[in-house]
Amino acid sequence: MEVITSLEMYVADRNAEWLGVPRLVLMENAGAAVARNILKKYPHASRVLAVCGTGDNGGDGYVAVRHLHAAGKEVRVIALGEPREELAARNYQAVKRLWGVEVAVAQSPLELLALQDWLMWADVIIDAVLGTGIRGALREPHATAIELMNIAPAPKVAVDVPSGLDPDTGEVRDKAVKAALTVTFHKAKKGLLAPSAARYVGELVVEPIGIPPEAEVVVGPGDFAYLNFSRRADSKKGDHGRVLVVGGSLEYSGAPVLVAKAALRAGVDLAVVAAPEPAAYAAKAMGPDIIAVPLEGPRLSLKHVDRIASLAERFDVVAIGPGLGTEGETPDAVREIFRRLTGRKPLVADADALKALRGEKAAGITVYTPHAGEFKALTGVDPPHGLRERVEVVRQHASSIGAVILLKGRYDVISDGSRVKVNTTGTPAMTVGGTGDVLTGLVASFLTKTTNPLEAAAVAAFVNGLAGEEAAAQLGFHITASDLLDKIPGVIRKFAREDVTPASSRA
Ligand SMILES: NC(=O)C1=CN([C@@H]2O[C@H](COP(=O)(O)OP(=O)(O)OC[C@H]3O[C@@H](n4cnc5c(N)ncnc54)[C@H](OP(=O)(O)O)[C@@H]3O)[C@@H](O)[C@H]2O)[C@@H](O)CC1
Ligand SMILES: Nc1ncnc2c1ncn2[C@@H]1O[C@H](COP(=O)(O)OP(=O)(O)O)[C@@H](O)[C@H]1O
Ligand SMILES: [K+]
Repeated sequence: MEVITSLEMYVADRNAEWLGVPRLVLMENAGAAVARNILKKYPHASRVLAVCGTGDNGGDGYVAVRHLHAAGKEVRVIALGEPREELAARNYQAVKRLWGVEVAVAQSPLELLALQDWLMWADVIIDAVLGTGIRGALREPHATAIELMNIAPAPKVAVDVPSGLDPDTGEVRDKAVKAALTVTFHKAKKGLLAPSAARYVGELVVEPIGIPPEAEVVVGPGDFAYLNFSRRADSKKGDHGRVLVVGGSLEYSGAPVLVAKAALRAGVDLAVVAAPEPAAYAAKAMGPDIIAVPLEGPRLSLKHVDRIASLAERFDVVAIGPGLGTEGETPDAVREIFRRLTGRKPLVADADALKALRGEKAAGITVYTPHAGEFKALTGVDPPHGLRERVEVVRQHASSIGAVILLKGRYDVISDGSRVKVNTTGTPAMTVGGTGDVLTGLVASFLTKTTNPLEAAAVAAFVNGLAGEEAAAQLGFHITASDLLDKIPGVIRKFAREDVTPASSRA
C-alpha cells in the first residue's frame, strides 16, 4: 500500500490546486467518501453524530453530514468551535442552514459534557476533530471530545486520521479515538500503518479524492512549505545565509554578479564574488551590493584553490561555475575545489564548472544546474525530448553522481536520485543569456532556507520561471536576465510565509 507523509499530502493538496483542481472539490470528494463508507458499513444506522474540529478535517465532517442527511439519515453535529479555514467555514455554514440538521457548538469541556446524551443517542459517530493538522499536546475541548467519543458505545468512523494519532508516526501522545473504521484520503498516511496504531485505526479504507498524480511531481505553492523564510526579531547579520560565488574570467564578468544579486534578492545576508581580477573589478563597479574578492590573473587557476577553500569556510553555500570559462587550468582548479568542498559545504555547480566535473562523484548537499548541452558534457548523454524519458535519465544520473540535478528547459526536471519534481513555470523569453545565472543564485539562496536540496532547487526553478513570466508580461521577448532580479521578491512573497518570530522563542 502506498504511503504518504502529512507534509507531502499538504504539498500535493496545494499543488493540485496549482494544477487547477480546487481544494473545495477535494474536500467535497473527501466528505462524500466518508458518507459513502458509512452507508455501506452501517446501512441500518439511522442516527449519525458528527463531532467536527475547527480545521479542514472538520470541513470534511461537514461535507459528510450533508451527504448523510441527503441520504435520509438523522444527523446531528457537535462543532468544537467556528471553523477558521475558508473551506471548512463554507461547509459549516451550509450545514447550519439545513433545518433538518441539529448543530450544537461546544467550545469547552463543560459544554461537551452537557451534550453527552447526543453521544449516547448516535448509532454511528463521525470523528472529524483532528486530521493531519494536529500539532503538539491535545488542547481542550478536543481532548474531552476524544474521551467522550471513546466512552460512547456507537462505532466511530475517523475522517482521514483517528483524532489524537500522529499521522506520520502513529504515536498517541495523549489519547486518540478508537475507531471501528478510518477513511483516509488519496494515500495512507504513514502513521496509520504503524502496528501500535491498529487499535485506533480499525478497518482502514483509502479513498481517492481527485488529486492527480502530477500533483505530487509538479513544483507549486505547496513546495514552499519545505523552506523557512521567517526571521527571529533578534537576528544578526549572517543568520540568513552567506553565499560565495566562484565565477568570472577576463571574458565574462556579468555571470557571477547575476548569481550574487539573485541570491541577495531571494533573501541571503551576504553574497561575495571571488573572481579573477578583471571580473572582480568589473563586479565592484557594478554596484555597492556585491562584495568582490579579486583572484590574481585572467582566469581561475590552481594557484587560487587554497585561497578559495579557506574562504569557503566562512560561507553557508558555494556556487561555482558561471563565467569561469574552460581555458587553461580552470577545469583542474574547478575539480580540485569541488573535491575539497563536496560533502563538506553545500555546493551549486553550474555552467562551465559542469564541463569540468564529468566523472566526479558528489556528496552531501550538491546541486548541479545544467541545461541540455551541459548535461551532455557532464554525463555524455543527450537528454531525451520526452518528459517521461527525461525524468528517468535525470533520476538515474542524479543517483549515480550522488547530487541533485536540475536539468533546465521548457520544463525543468529536478531529481535527487529517488524523488523527482517537474517545474512548469517559465517562458521562451528566458532563453536570453544569464537567466541560468539568476537560477543558480536562487538555488544557492534557498539552500540556506532548507536542508532539502531537491526542494531548494525545485522552488528556485519555480521562482525563476515566474520571475521570467512577470518580466516578459511587461517586456515580451526583450527581457534581459537583470529584469528577473527585481521580480524575485514579489514572486517569493506570494507563496512564502515571512513571519518575524519573537526573540524569546530562542529555545
Ligand atoms: N490533501 C489534503 O491535505 C486534504 C485535506 N483534507 C482534510 O484536511 C485535514 C487537514 O486539515 P488542517 O490542515 O486544517 O488540519 P486539521 O487536522 O483539521 O487540524 C487543524 C485544526 O485542529 C486544531 N489543532 C491542531 N492541533 C491541535 C491540538 N493538539 N489540540 C487541539 N486542537 C488542535 C487547530 O487549531 P489551531 O492550532 O489552529 O488553534 C486547527 O483548527 C486532513 O486531515 C483531511 O481531513 C481534505 O479536505 C482533503 C484534502
Ligand atoms: N523555452 C523555455 N520555456 C520556458 N522556460 C525556459 C525556456 N528556456 C529556458 N527556460 C528557463 O530559463 C532558465 C534558464 O534556462 P537555460 O536558458 O537553459 O539556462 P542558461 O541560461 O544557463 O543557458 C531556466 O529557469 C529555464 O526553466
Ligand atoms: K479525524
